[in-house]
This record gives sequence, C-alpha cells and structure tokens, in this order.
Amino acid sequence: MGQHQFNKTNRWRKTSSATHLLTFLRQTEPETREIYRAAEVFQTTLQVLKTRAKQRYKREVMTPELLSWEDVERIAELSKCLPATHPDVCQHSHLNKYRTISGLCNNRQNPLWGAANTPLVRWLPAEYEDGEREPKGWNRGQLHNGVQLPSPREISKKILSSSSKTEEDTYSQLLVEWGQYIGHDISFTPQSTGSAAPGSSVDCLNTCQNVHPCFPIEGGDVLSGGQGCMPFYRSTPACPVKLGPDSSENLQRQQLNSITSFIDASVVYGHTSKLESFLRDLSGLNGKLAVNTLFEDPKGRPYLPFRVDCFRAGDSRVNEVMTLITLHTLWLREHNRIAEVLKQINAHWSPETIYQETRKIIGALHQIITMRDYVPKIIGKESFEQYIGPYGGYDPTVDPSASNVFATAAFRFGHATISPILRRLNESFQEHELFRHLRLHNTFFSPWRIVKEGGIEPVLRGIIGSAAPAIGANSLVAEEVTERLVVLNVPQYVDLASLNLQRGRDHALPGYNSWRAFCGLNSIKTLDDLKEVVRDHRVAENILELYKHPDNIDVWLGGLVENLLPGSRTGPLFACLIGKQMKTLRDGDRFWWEAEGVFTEQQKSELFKASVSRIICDNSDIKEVPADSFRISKFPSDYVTCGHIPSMNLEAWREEESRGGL
Ligand code: HEM
Ligand SMILES: [Ca+2]
Repeated sequence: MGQHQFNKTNRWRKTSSATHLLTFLRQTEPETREIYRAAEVFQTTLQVLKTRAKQRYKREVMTPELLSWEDVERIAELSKCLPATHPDVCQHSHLNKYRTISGLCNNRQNPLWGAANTPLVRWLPAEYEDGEREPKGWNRGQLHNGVQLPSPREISKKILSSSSKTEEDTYSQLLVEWGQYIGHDISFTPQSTGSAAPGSSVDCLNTCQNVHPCFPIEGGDVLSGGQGCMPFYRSTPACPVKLGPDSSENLQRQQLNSITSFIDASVVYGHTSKLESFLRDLSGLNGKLAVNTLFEDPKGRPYLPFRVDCFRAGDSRVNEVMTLITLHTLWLREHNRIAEVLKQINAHWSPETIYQETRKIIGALHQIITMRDYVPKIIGKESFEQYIGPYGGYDPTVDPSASNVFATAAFRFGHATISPILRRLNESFQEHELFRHLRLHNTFFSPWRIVKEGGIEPVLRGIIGSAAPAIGANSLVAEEVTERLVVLNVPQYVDLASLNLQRGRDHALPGYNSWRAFCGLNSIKTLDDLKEVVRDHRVAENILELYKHPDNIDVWLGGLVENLLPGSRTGPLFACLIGKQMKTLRDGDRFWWEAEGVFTEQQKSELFKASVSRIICDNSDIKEVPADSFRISKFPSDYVTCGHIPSMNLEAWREEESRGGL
C-alpha cells in the first residue's frame, strides 16, 4: 500500500456519494454520441411531420405515405444520419490476421455485421403504438387487445420483487457473474440523455409526461421521488442501415448496440481505437495493457487503470458492482501474464505482435469459457444440441449482430439470479473478519472497496465459494435491485425489474406469445395454458389478473417465470432465444477460435486446457480452487491445489524469426 493511498482515500470519501461521480460511469464513447445525436435529429424530424399530419388528417399517417424516398433521403442527409457506407477496405490482407477493434470487416460482404455502433437486429418486426416510434404505453388510455397495459412498477411489486433468495446446490456464484460479464461483451444499448433530444428542454428527472426522450414509469410509491413516477430515458435511436422503398423497417425507430456483438473480449480491449489506446501500455513496448499507477494490491499485483476515481476497462460498466471489477481485473492480469511469456518465447516479436497475439488468445478464452462452460449450464444440454449443435465452420451468411430481444429480454434472465448479498471470504473460505459480507447495494460503484478492502481476493473467493441463488417462480428479482438500484444520471434509487419491462416497451418488442410462436412453442390463450408453462400457479394467476390478455404479457416477464428445462437455468423460450443468439455469435464470426486458419491444431488443444480456475490460480493469491469454478465445491475437501489445474503451454505460439511479426 503506497503512501498515496491515504490522500486518495479522502478524495474518495468526498466524492463517492456525490451523484456527479456517476456521470463517469456507464458512459458512452464520443463516437456513439455523435451517431445517436444524428439519429435523434432524423427521428425527431420525422416525428414532428407525422404529428402534424395526424392533426390534419385525424388519423395515424405512416412516413412512406407522407414523404417520398427522396424527401426521406434528404432529411437523413441534413441530419447527418445517412446509412453507413460500406468501407471497401475489407479485402486488405492485414484484416485476415486479427480482428479490427470495432468489429468492422469481420464479415467481408457485410462489413457492419456485428460491428460496434450498429443497430440491434430484429428477429420479429417492431410493434410501436404508432407503428413507427412511440412505444407501447406511450399514449395513456390507448388500449391493447381491448385493455390497458399494466404499469411496470406494479408488475415488479406484485410479481417480481422478492425479499429473500434461496441458494441452489450445483453452481457457484461465478455462473451469475460470468453471465453479466459476458453480456457486457455482447451488447450495450446506449440511452438518450435529457439534453440529447434536439429542441427539447424537458428534464426527464422532473416529469411524469411522455416527452422524448423521457418515458417515465408510473407508480406512486417511494421510488417515484415524490412526483408519482420513476425517471426513464429511452434508448437512443439508430440511423437507418438502408433507405429505399423496400426498407420501411428502417424508418421505424431502431436501437443501437454501441459495442461489438462478437465474443471478442471487447470487455477487455474496448471497441474504438481511442479507448484501446487508453487501455494499452504503449510506452512499455511490451504489448501489455496499462495498469493502475497509483495503487497495486498487497502482493504487488496490478489493478485496472483509473479515470478520475473509477476503474477503466474495455467496457464502461465495469464499476457497477464489485464482482464485475474483480473479473475485469483478472483478465487484465491474464493479458499481461500471457504477453510476458510470449515475449520470452518470441523475443523478435514487435510490441504490436505481442499485443495482438495476446488479444487473440484472450478473445479465444472468452469464447471457450462461454460456449463450453457457461451456455450449456444456462440453457441445458438438450437445448444446446437443439439450437447450437457442433461447430461446422464459419458461415458468412449468418448475421452475428446482437438481436434486440436477446439484449432487451432473453439475456436479462440473469436479473432473476442476482444475489442480494456479496460474500467476502477469507483464506479458509469463511466470512472475512475485516471485510464482512455486504448487501448488494453497498457494492454499486465502489471501486475504492477493492483497493482499500483487501484487493480482489475476498470477492473472488466469495464468487467461487458461495452458491448461486436458486431460480424460483415466486422469488425472482432481489429487492436489492428492485428497491435500491443505482444507475447513471438518476440521483435516486430505481427498480431494475421496472427498467427491464419499460425497456422492452421502449424497444417495441412483440409480446410473449409472439416470441413463443417464433420459437415454435404453443400459444397461451387461457389461464390453464399459462399454468401449464409457468412454474407457480399463483404467479400465473397474478399475471393474467394484471395483464388481462395473454398477448399483452411482456416477453421478459413471460420468459422469466416459465418452468425451467431439466438441467438448465431457463425455460423453453429463453433457452431458444439465447441458444439462437449464441449460435449466430459462433457461426457468423470469421475469427471464431475454432474457425479454419485462426489457430493451429496444437494451439487449439492448448487453448482448450484453459479454465477460470487456472486464470484465478495464475492471477490472484488463491492457490486452492475447485476443479470447475462454476460448480459449488466444499472447502477444503473438494478443492484442489493449483498444481492440479491444467494450464496452456504457450510454446505452441513459438515462431521462427524469419516469419516475423507486424
Ligand atoms: C448485480 C448485478 C446486476 C446489476 C446491478 C445489473 C444492472 C443492469 C442495468 C442497470 C441495466 C440497464 C437497464 C435498463 O435501463 O434497461 C442492465 C442491463 C442488462 N443486464 Fe444487468 N445487471 C446485473 C446482472 C446481470 C446478469 C447476471 C445478467 C445476465 C446473466 C445481466 C444481463 C443484462 C443485459 C443483457 C442487459 C442489457 C445490456 C444492453 O444491451 O445494454 N445483468 N443490467
Ligand atoms: Ca464484443
């Protein structure tokens, strides 16, 4: 612990509770902001014209009825919101060796597929209230299937929020944490901020009216900040990917994914050159990532670098919870460890080659751990075979972009698996004497706790040494996140379950039944049908009582309460949607670790030896681990020493000097 620490500590004390600190967190990159400002101008212009037309003709008028395609193109041009042109640089041979940082050109025919700052794709058409951009629930009093939609906060309180969670007996907390971590490699949907909407002077924190970009959540309770509703910012719109008579879908509001959808360790390296440069140790000439220059852990191991007083990593959500910081820190260390070994093996490699080769390995490890160790436990072995199956090589016809329903509903299944307690364990895997367990809300945006409270080890032991919460139909989303969640730009507690439901409506996701049909599952027509598929009869009754019509059930809620498939943590709908998405992320990725020509056979067999347990052994003070850290094991009887955990032999990366690097 350096002497700097104490000065820094005071600074933390003063600022950690201040809301302005939050503006440094979950921040979107300037590139993303520019894109969504243009999209806001474009969408707002169309909206204004549409509203005028509605007043005049006394009915809903769709944009193609109102404007010619030339008009639309002109508006897009003036808004600087033209479809992104395809760069014709994708044939360059240097794009064969390593991924671009933005994901561009992964697919040579469709360079934007899976790239950062492209729209979330639709697997089913959007269902806006006005057909184009007003979400369901926007026009109060508007009926859906003859009834009004229930308020997300009411649904949350009556069905989702739970004060207790039981533990399950198979998996460790790592299964939950890996879900959040890898979700942050796949999608990040940026939100508009109050100032983003051109010409709008409305402050979303102080209004209960639906005025772009504010879509406040009604429900007059304690979370409403005294004004009767909870603030909510709509997700930013995307610019159209195509304009022309056959692309009316592009005139509908679409949402952005600001990061690469590929499982490419963008969580570690970022998704823009600027961020990547910040994260690299360019002056060290060693291919490593930059580390924190003010603090290191008690054993001299590095922390993530700071920006202001928060950690900075490839994904801006890193500070949200201490468990995320812990996983990010492990990967930073693993990069630097591998880079060092590769430099020893290939002394002739340039720093750039060391960096890129290490990045390639780290990307592959993210893919292996996700697809081999994580996904089958989530959707079950049978669904894995049904929706994903064995690898058959790169398929350039597959679009690997994240789908809207995956990011906005299916992969948020994880919110029902959040533990209300963060366990911090000592070397005997008992509650730490100095750093006690914490209620989850005390771990939000608390990077200082890692530095001041024993480094990552107490949290890491808690992640592998405590059981994941069981998923019960009547104990769904922990009160720690329905009553005490902290998010960017909102200086009061918010409710994650309400945000998820409102987000689904904001994005115009079709209802639960439409998605069941998409997955070939039967339609729910009656209470008895619902009772068949939902784990708990009382929950099924409550749902129909609130929604009144089964077609209105929000997809996130419906998916969440389904009977779990055997040996899985999801019901049939989410297993289908997650399975389909994972398949596209694998088959549509030219750099998938198993794709031909990406790694040699020998390298592949080394990569396959990797595991989270090994990464913990190599990059922390923990020297006894479970053989499989995703499974809960008894300490010490079922733990093994690190010497028994297989590790990659990086000799497989040795290259003759003549073949050179970059
Ligand atoms: C302590 C744990 C967690 C917290 C505090 C948290 C919090 C949040 C918040 C605030 C959002 C944005 C909500 C909105 O306004 O729409 C979000 C989005 C999301 N979360 Fe979580 N989450 C946690 C765990 C998880 C887990 C375990 C998973 C999955 C296994 C997950 C998957 C997602 C996904 C897929 C999104 C949407 C990402 C995007 O496209 O922007 N989260 N989460
Ligand atoms: Ca990614």
